[in-house]
Amino acid sequence: MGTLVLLRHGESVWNAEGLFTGWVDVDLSTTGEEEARKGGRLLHDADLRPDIVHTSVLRRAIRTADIALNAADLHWLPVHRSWRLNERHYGALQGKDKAQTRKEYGDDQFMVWRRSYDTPPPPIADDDTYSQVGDRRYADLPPELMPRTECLADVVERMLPYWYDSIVPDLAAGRTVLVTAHGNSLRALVKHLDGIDDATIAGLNIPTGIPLVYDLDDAFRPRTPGGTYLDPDAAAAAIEAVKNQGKK
Ligand SMILES: O=C(O)[C@@H](CO)OP(=O)(O)O
Repeated sequence: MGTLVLLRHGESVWNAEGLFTGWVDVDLSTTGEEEARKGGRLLHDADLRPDIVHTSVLRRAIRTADIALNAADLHWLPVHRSWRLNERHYGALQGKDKAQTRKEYGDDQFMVWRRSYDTPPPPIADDDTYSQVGDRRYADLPPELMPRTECLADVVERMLPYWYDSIVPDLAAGRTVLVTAHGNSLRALVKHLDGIDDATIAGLNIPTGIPLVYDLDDAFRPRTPGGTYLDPDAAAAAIEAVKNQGKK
């Protein structure tokens, strides 16, 4: 029931530099801003008109929604923000260079930290420059919910309540819903929607800035498994680039 559009934020400054980002609040690069504009134009050209937007509390997703909506002439839409749509908290890897980490710890450990379903990276220390402890935007979060690291299973667990309580009601009301979020929070959502198993999800990557459209049935399951990218060729190339991060 309803149409769901997923949009990963455009390239961030740290994506461009090859750094693990997680909950660090970095901005879009100029390439990322252009990707967001292109994402908005794709929505417009496909005649897809979201009625409502859900995004994270991180600047790269918030700005992507803003730029894309502006390009689609939908800058006036209501937007809801939640930490539950944030990127996966990358623990002590936040701020670290992906290629260097891969060299230092080897391919296997690198891939376990990046893509295994249930092994989180080591936790970040509260006094680390890239810790979010003390960040005002999380002041209302019960302390036991504040992550110091997360694996994808943790993201599924903290994202799903938002899916059921905030996004599904919009879909049930017949709205077209745009979710502008992050590589791993969207992987968590796609895992749920498509019923992807814990091993297979390791091979799924989401490209930046290309809308992925899901038509949902009455049980809020995709009519077309995997959904449809509005620019499938660009998506395929960008998915390969995400996969190869850290290999420079
Ligand atoms: O660094 C991150 O936060 C994420 C997304 O950019 O990276 P990865 O694709 O390696 O999980």
